[in-house]
Amino acid sequence: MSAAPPPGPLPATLSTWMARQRWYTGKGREPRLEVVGALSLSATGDAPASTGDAEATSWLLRDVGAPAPVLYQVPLTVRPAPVPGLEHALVGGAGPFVYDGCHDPAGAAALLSAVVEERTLDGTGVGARGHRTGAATTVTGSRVLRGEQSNTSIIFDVADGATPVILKVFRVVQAGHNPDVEVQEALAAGGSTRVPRPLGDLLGWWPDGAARAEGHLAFAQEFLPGVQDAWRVALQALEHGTDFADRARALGEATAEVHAVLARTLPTADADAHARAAMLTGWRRRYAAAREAVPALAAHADAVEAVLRAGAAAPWPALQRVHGDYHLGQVLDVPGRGWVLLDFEGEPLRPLAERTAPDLPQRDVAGMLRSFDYAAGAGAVTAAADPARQSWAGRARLAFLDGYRAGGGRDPQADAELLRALELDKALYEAVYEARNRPDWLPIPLAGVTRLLG
Ligand SMILES: Nc1ncnc2c1ncn2[C@@H]1O[C@H](COP(=O)(O)OP(=O)(O)O)[C@@H](O)[C@H]1O
Ligand SMILES: O=P(O)(O)O[C@H]1O[C@H](CO)[C@@H](O[C@H]2O[C@H](CO)[C@@H](O)[C@H](O)[C@H]2O)[C@H](O)[C@H]1O
Repeated sequence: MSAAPPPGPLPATLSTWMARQRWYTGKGREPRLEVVGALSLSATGDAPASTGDAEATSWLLRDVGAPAPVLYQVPLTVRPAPVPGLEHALVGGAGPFVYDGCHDPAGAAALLSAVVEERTLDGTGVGARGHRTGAATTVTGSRVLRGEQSNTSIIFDVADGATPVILKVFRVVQAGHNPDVEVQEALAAGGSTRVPRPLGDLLGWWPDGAARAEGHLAFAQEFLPGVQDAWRVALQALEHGTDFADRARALGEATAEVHAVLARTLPTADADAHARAAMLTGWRRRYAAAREAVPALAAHADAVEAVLRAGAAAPWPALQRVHGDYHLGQVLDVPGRGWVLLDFEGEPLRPLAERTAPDLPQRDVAGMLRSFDYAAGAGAVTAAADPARQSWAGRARLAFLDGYRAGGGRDPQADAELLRALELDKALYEAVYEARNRPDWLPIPLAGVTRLLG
């Protein structure tokens, strides 16, 4: 790995540090960074946030060394003295000291205040504006969510009785409104309690050639404390031999309910010949990408093509907005409230324009079906072949489909060929995702591909 030093006042260690971050997409090489702009969070705009002796800035940095340049948001704080307890978040510097602004409580509070105090942030050629959609809250502390995440979420402690807050800081910034913000806000406005209450967002703008691009930088919402996502719950259920069918059925019902609200509140489109042809082209492109990442997949070319063509020729419903990357890690079974859906950002490896277009609701159904398979295959290398785990997944899959129909969704039995094509498409996407991020997990989607072609 080699890299030019980062520009301007940024610490020399920034590129090396970025290359180690979970959200950095250029795995295996250091970024070559170009400053697009810097948003001061400490003392700009209308209402300066109090960050004490920390100077907080959210940097927009473009990795021009990537095959297609990627724009990242990197909030940093600069401190005159080292902060005990923040050693893990030190980006560089030996005085002043530069920290990851999401981990530094001063940086985190400044980011949230930009949203809830509806601040306007000015930078050179760049800017951002906060927009509050829920009640304001006084925060008393913060911590970064642990675990696998494509972005960085900060959980804020609040005074007793107030709504806890989670702020998702989007790391890869793209032009266009982020579907996580847009879809959750539409669902909440449509009266759905199947999503956490949105509290506000930060919309940024930056130069894009001669034009000005605009996109979301952060999203604040109600935090649901003390609930594990269904991926972790499912793994525990598998370990203890506990059935998941009842919960899967309720999840199917909740999914159908959310699809109905989305069809009612956001634009839909006809599934005409043009839409079908575009979808088939997209599926074939994903297979080509999967073959490149995992050459062994080339052996299945004819069988893959047959499944995709059958899916494209099958009966289709109208297209509508969907979740887009639906899996067990995106849903919470909240006591007294039932299933709540998170993260409507869509698949991080897909361009934003594709993720915001009306799509097949069966894509979500297929995503969750794959996730039950994933849970059965996770853990030991031999897990995928374990008949008890396979039958656990089989029961959960059937119950989920049953619940989807009972909840008013289209009968999955009538959509068998479409679902098979979408499951295959998802498994091929997962093969690319795992090859890039978690090569040890690759056997799980590959077993899925084999099953779906079998
Ligand atoms: N509002 C929330 N309440 C409780 N937990 C949440 C909330 N939002 C996110 N989480 C937790 O954070 C995890 C990652 O959030 P997610 O939105 O999926 O981020 P990413 O898009 O970066 O993967 C979820 O799987 C869930 O466990
Ligand atoms: O949650 P993200 O939006 O970051 O989604 C990406 O990462 C997921 C992994 O964290 C990945 O999901 C795959 O692994 C999950 C278990 O970790 C499993 O529940 C999913 O079924 C499986 O697809 C997701 O595909 C990717 O887009």
